[in-house]
Amino acid sequence: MIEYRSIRVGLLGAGSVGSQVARLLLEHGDELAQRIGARIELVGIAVRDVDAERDVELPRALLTTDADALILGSDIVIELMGGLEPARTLVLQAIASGADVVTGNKALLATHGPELFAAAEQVGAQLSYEAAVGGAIPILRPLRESLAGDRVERILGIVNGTTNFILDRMDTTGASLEDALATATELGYAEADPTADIGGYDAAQKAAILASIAFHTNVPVEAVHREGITGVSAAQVDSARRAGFVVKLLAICERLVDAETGEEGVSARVYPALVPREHPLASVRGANNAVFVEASAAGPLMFYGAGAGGVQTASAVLGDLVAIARRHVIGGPGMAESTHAELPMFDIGRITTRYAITLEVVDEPGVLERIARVFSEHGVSVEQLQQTVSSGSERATLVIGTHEATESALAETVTSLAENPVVASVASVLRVEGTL
Ligand SMILES: NC(=O)C1=CN([C@@H]2O[C@H](COP(=O)(O)OP(=O)(O)OC[C@H]3O[C@@H](n4cnc5c(N)ncnc54)[C@H](O)[C@@H]3O)[C@@H](O)[C@H]2O)C=CC1
Ligand SMILES: N[C@@H](CC=O)C(=O)O
Ligand code: NA
Repeated sequence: MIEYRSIRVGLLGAGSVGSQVARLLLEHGDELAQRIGARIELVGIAVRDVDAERDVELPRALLTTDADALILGSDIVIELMGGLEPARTLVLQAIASGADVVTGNKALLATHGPELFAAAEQVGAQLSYEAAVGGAIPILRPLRESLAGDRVERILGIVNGTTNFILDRMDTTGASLEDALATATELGYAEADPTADIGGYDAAQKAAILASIAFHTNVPVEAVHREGITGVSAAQVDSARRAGFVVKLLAICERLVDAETGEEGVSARVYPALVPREHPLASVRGANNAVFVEASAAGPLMFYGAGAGGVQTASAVLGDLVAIARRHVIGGPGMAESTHAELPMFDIGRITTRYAITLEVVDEPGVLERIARVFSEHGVSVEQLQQTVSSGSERATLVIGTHEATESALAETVTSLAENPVVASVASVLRVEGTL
């Protein structure tokens, strides 16, 4: 029997993910020791209440409410409490005390990333966060390491499990957003405050992290255009299905070149969009995530798997932990973040995409021509137009699909349509992504 040295690990938080990390560490300690060449010793788990009931039974002797003392006695700290504070202070405390850190906290990284990375770099500590994007899916390490010699052009993906679960339920069972969210929360997919999921904040934080790594640029979360799914109605999901589309919350990160100035920049955005049923993203069901990466030499790559869930996400946390522990065995500093490119952020108005617009209009001669004129006045070209008139109604429904247009031209078109006397209402405006 080999006598391994011990690496002391302190865990902050024992919720959906933290409790599974603790369980796996305790159950698979011997095997991990052989893989690492050192024993992971879980020295404590910081919780709010040591007597609270938990789904996973954890040794009472490991539970503590003294996170500060736990950090001081740890070589590696795993932060799985979530939220900005006290997570930020505790992570900085861990780095200052000489520990490496693993976290799954995308809110923390997208908000305070530069401060935390600078603190880690200063002392040669490692700050790893594979769990923060795509849950169990290995996506950050492939971007940072496997594609380090390539040039990433575009990332298109579903990066929030909760909203994908909700939209899938709305599409397949006709469930309401509220009911589907309640189930997602029960299953441990949603954030402590699920507004982060349905409002698109969580996906925007992940987009900021993905774009920062992919484009070697610090992308602040405030620079990510964000729209959530709270405005997505059952009627939109239903008419998308009938037209051969599915509504998905997408995160898109792109390297762009301004056609006029030649300036290179980055766009990062999150919004619900129509995706054709035959596109691979349309078949991403439940809380799964999928991320397409287009790199100039590698071409298109796809990463798919469980985007949320306690035990699944624990896998990514343990992967980071093992990698750091191995470095403890061989020695050397942590790997710093690469932000050398510092590309400027492009505003959403400069982006081009396609749109599907649903209008309620008065049913009288000449209406189609007047509507078509509004589009052409703003330089937006109509690809298809479908009209439905219910018998006995004085209104008609128009569904208009556009060719590629800039966001700013489309926004002006929608404003003009809403002001046009023949338009009773602009019922829906959705972008169309993933058309082949
Ligand atoms: N649940 C999931 O599927 C995924 C979660 N994440 C991230 O992992 C982190 C943890 O997520 P979950 O486990 O789902 O959250 P959770 O809400 O289930 O667990 C957080 C735990 O930390 C505890 N906690 C909060 N503040 C504390 C404090 N000051 N002292 C001690 N304990 C404290 C809470 O009582 C709770 O038990 C979050 O940053 C989340 O965004 C990342 C990927 C997937
Ligand atoms: N709430 C998040 C959890 C994983 O990051 C999600 O639903 O994706
Ligand atoms: Na991941």
